[in-house]
Amino acid sequence: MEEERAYSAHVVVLPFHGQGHINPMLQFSKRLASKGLKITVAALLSVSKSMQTGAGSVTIEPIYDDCIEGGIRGPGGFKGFLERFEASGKRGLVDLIKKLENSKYPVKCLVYDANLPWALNMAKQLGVAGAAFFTQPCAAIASYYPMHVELSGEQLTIPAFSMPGLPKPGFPNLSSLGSDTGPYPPVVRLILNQFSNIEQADWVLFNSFDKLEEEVVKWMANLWPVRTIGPTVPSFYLDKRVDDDTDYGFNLYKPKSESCMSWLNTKEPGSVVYVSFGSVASLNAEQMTEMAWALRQTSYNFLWVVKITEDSNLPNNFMEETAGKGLLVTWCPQLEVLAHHALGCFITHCGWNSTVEAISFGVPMVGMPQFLDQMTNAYFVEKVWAVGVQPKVNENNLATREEIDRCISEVMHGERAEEIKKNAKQWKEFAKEAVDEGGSSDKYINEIIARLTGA
Ligand SMILES: O=c1ccn([C@@H]2O[C@H](COP(=O)(O)OP(=O)(O)O[C@H]3O[C@H](CO)[C@@H](O)[C@H](O)[C@H]3O)[C@@H](O)[C@H]2O)c(=O)[nH]1
Repeated sequence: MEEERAYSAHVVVLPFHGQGHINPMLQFSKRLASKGLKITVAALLSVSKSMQTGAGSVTIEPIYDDCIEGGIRGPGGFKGFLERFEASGKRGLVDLIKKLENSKYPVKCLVYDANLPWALNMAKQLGVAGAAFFTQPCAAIASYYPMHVELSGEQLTIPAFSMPGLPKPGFPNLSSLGSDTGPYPPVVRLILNQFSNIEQADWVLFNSFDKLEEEVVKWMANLWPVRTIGPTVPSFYLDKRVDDDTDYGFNLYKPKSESCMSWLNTKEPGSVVYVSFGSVASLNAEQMTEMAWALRQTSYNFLWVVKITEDSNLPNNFMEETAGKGLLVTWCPQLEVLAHHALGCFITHCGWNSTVEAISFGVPMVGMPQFLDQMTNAYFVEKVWAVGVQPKVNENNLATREEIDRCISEVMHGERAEEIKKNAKQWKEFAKEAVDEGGSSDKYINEIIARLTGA
C-alpha cells in the first residue's frame, strides 16, 4: 500500500467566482503544494468538477450549496448572487475547517480572495491565520484606496478620484451586474468592502512582483503586510520548478485548441495580432465594427476571440472577407497562444491576468481598457513598463479603426517597435527571476511557509 505523504502544514484556499479569480489562486495553490504544503481549494460544485490540479497535492473541496449555481443570472442579479455566495460560503467554510480540526493536518491558514472579506472574520473566529489574495495589481488597489478612506456610509455618489498620478478606475455599466437599490452599485461596494477588515490579515498577497510595481509596493507595505507572490503563471512558462504545471487547470469555456494552434503553426514568426477582451468585458456594437475594420485593413494576420454574446455585432461577411488572414474563435488556450512564435502583439482589455501573462511571455500589447483596474493596468503598460501603447478614444469613447491600426503598426513595426520589444523581453526575464529560486516572490513564499510551519 502506498504510504501517505507527510505535509508541513495545511492551507485552505478560497477563490471568488470567475476565470480571472480562480486561475491565479489555483496556480498559487500548486506552487505552495510543490513546497510540501497540503492545499485544499474550496470551490463551487460546478467549478470543482472541471478543475484540474496536476500532479501536486491540491485537493478540491466543493463547499457551496446549489443556491449559488444560478450565478449572477439567478434571483436578485449580481447583488443577490453575492448575498447567496456569502451565506453559503460561510456555512461551507466553517464546516470544512471544523471537519479538518481533528484530522492529521488541521488548517493553519486560510488564503481568501480579497473580494470575500467575511472569510477573514471566519478564519479569525476559528483561530486560523488569514491571508488576503488580491487578483488585481497593487497599483489598482492603491487607486481604489482613497475612495475607501473618503467614503462615509451615507454618501450617495461614487467618488471619482484615485491615487495622485494614477488614472481613475472605470466603473462598469454592465447589465449582467444587475440593478441595485443601495447607495452605489454592488460592484463598487464589493471593491470597497475589500478594505473593511484588511488590517487584521496576517498577509496581503498580490499576483505581482516587487520589480513590476516597486514604488507602489513600498508605499503599500506601510499600510499592510504586503507580499507579492506572482506572477502566478504556470511554472512551465517561467522557472519550470513545479512538476506537471503547464496549464492553469481551469477553463470557463472550452478552448478551440486544435484549430488555434494548427492555424498559428502555418504563420510566420511575429506576424499575428492576437485580440481578446477576457471573460467579462464585451465590446459594444460600434467598437466591434471599428475593431473589425482595423483588423480587415491591417497587413497582419489576426486571431480574435469573439464571445458568443458579441458575434452578432460583427459586420456582414466579415468572416468570408478575412478568411485568408484571420481566425475567429469563441475561446482559445491563451497561454499557448501567447507563447507561440507566430505572435506579434496582443490587443487586450488589460485584465490583470492577461497583462501578467503578456508580461511573462514578453508579448507587446495594445491596451484597450474597459473598466476597473484595466484603466490602471493599461496606463502601466504604456507609461511605466513601456511594453505597449493605448489607442486614444474619441468624444464617444470609441477607439476608431484608424487609431487601432496606428497602434498595431506602432508595436509591430513602427519607430518605437524595437524599443517596446526590447522592454517586453526584459520584463519577461524579470518575471522569471521573481519566481525562480531566490527571487523576490520565491522568498516571500518561503517566508510565509516558514512562519506557518514554525521552521
Ligand atoms: O480565449 C481566452 C481568453 C482568456 N483566457 C484566460 O482568461 C483569463 C482572463 O483573465 P483577465 O485577463 O484577468 O480578464 P477577466 O476575465 O476580464 O478578469 C476580471 O478579473 C480580473 C482579476 O480580478 C480583473 O483584472 C479584470 O479587470 C476583470 O475583468 C486569463 O487567464 C486568460 O489566459 C483564455 O484562456 N482564453
